[in-house]
Amino acid sequence: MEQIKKALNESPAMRWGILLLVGFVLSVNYYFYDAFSTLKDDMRTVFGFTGTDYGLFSAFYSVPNTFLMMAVIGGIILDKIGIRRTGFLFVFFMTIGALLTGYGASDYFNNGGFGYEFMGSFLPRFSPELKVMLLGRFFFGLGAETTIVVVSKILVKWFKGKDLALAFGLKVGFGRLGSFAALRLSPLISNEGTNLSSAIWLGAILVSIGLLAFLVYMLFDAKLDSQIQENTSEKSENKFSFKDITGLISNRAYLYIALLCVTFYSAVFPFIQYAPDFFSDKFGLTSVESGNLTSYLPVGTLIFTPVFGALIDRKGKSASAMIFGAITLLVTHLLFALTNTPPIIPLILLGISFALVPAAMWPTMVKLVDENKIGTAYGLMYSIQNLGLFIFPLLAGTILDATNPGNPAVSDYTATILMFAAVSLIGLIFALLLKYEDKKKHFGVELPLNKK
Ligand SMILES: NCCCC[C@H](N)C(=O)NCC(=O)O
Repeated sequence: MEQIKKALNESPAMRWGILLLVGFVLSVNYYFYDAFSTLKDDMRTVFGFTGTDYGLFSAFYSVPNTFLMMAVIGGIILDKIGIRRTGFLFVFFMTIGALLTGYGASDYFNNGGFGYEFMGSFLPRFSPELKVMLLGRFFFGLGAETTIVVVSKILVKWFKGKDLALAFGLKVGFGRLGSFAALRLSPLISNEGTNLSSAIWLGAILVSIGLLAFLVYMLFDAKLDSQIQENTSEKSENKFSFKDITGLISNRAYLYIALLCVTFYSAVFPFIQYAPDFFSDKFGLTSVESGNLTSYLPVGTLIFTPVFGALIDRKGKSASAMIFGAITLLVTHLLFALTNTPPIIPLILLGISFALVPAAMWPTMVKLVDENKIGTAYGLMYSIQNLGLFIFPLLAGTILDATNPGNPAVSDYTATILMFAAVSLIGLIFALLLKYEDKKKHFGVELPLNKK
């Protein structure tokens, strides 16, 4: 009798080991994304960046994913040519982008190094360092978003039916760990701007190590593929068709979850990009103190996203969790904008929301689309989300400059935070619509994810 070999993903130790490996790739991704928020003031003093320049730098992450639809193209490529080749390509882009950003911020470049003269020869409104850093942020964003899509597909491949929401929660936790480390380390290393470029280079080096970690993952992925093919003897044909995209968009539940995703994250990630500066301006904290305060947010979600994920695996109620999380986000921004409540209280509320919504939202996708289209589904969702991650940091910077003329050291953030509250309210409406649609069409969004 032919014996069926146990595939690698049948071993719990192997699955959690893989999560650790790809989780590291995510940590460095988030580290570099968040490494700049505590450096906003240092970039103002060292490079003369205005609020709008900073907003533009932050927003450039999303340009390739929104205007070139790179996250959706990355997702399609992923479903077509597979995890290894797509993952390598996009982690590589992410690394190039991080290194380029570091180069733009380096003393060598700013003292007239290679390319300085050329970068100063056009668009004089933008300084040469800002232009190189924007280019770096562009490539970083191009690689980083599809890398997250690739990691999501890796988790579906290894964990489907076996604690998938917990795995997604831990995946988010790894991202938050990177954000936490960035918020703590960046201002310490920068030391009020005296070592600004070292703070940025540390991030670039970490991203490069992430590329090495992905190369190691590729070995395990190849092994699992060979085992799956041995055991099933069937090869999956996976041709892309535009119907995949139209099919997704015409699914109202998918559309609502994508719109909740864009509004929810637009009221969170761009806010975090400004949070340390907001805390120091409103509550008179130093950059290290405000970075430390902001870092409680990722550390809280690091613990609670997997806990909520495990609950959703067993008990379900994903749509209700998203509604509750959206309400909490709205209350958070109203408290920040309109009251002088000690910032730790709204920050705890934000942490609950930021743990609950991602824990429920990402694994819910397996209820709405087939596994062989999951890369396209996540990629499209990320491209839609990136439109928000492009618009809202820019809008925040513009509102901030408009309500605080003269680029002052201390700014009034009330109007900027109220804008985030308005976006949260729209997110809440989409969460309610999702629950309504699920009730009508019986996708099972409220049911547990674990197989009995
Ligand atoms: N790298 C920071 C931005 C990540 C955006 C990403 N598309 C996303 O939504 N991640 C999910 C999360 O909850 O972090």
